[in-house]
This record gives sequence, C-alpha cells and structure tokens, in this order.
Amino acid sequence: MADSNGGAADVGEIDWEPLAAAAHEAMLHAYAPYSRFPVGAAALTEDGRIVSGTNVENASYGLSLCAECTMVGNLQMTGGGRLSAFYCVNSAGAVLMPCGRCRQLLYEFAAPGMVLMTTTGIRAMDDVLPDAFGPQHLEEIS
Ligand SMILES: O=c1ccn([C@H]2C[C@H](O)[C@@H](CO)O2)c(=O)[nH]1
Ligand SMILES: [Zn+2]
Repeated sequence: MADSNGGAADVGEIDWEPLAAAAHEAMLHAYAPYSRFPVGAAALTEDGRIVSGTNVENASYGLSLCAECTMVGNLQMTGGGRLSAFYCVNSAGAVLMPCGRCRQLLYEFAAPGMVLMTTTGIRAMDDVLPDAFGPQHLEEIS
C-alpha cells in the first residue's frame, strides 16, 4: 500500500478482513503437535500483496518456528518488500501478540508506519518494539 506519506499505510484504509481470512487459512496448515496451538499470521505488503505463514514445530522444541517466521520466508520467496499491516490468530480466531523474537523479525521488514492488530487494538510497530535494533545499527560501527 504505497502512497504519498512516505510509503506508510493509512491505518484507516487498511481492510483487515482479508488479512484475518488469510491468517485463518494459514493456521489450518499448522504443524503444532507439541503445543497443540496452531497459529496463522498474515501481512499486507506495501505493494498490496498478502503473505501468510503458520507455525512449524519440532521435536527439539526450541527449534520450532512461529507463524511469523514462515510468513517472512514466504514474503521473501514471493517478491519481498515491506510490510504495512500484520494480523495473527490462533485456532479459536483470537488475535495474538507476536512474541518478542517475532517482533524483531517483523521489524526487519516493516514499512514506515507499519501497524499490527493486537489484543490491545491497532498498534504501531515502533510501539510494540521500541528502541529496536535494526539494520541501521550495523552501520554505526564501521
Ligand atoms: O504469535 C505467535 C505466538 C505463538 N506462536 C506459536 C509458537 C508455538 O508453536 C505455539 C505455542 O507458543 O504458538 C506463533 O507462531 N506465533
Ligand atoms: Zn514468535
């Protein structure tokens, strides 16, 4: 959703329904035999695509991938770009907050002004991950 305000999505213009539907559909593909907590994540790219992902767990529990991880992989494999809006659900249809690791993962690909649907309403990326470490900090030491 590129526009005149520096590429930031206008929060009021985001149609959350297709994102919720894509997150729900992705959740149906979960591999979550250990937690039995299927999750689906979906995001709107700046250029208007919807990308999605689901959690893929592992017998070595700590290796499990959150839905956000596979979503970002799908983003990169389907044209890349940056994310304007994000939505994540469990099998009951409840909206989830991304875990701390996934907030960092999303930050890497966040468009300016990216927003997330959360348990506390629509929140800015910068709000759910303040003072984030990002690519810009890698340049400060060289
Ligand atoms: O935002 C979230 C929160 C949790 N999970 C997954 C990780 C694990 O597989 C299961 C239980 O934590 O839910 C996600 O994929 N995304
Ligand atoms: Zn996570």
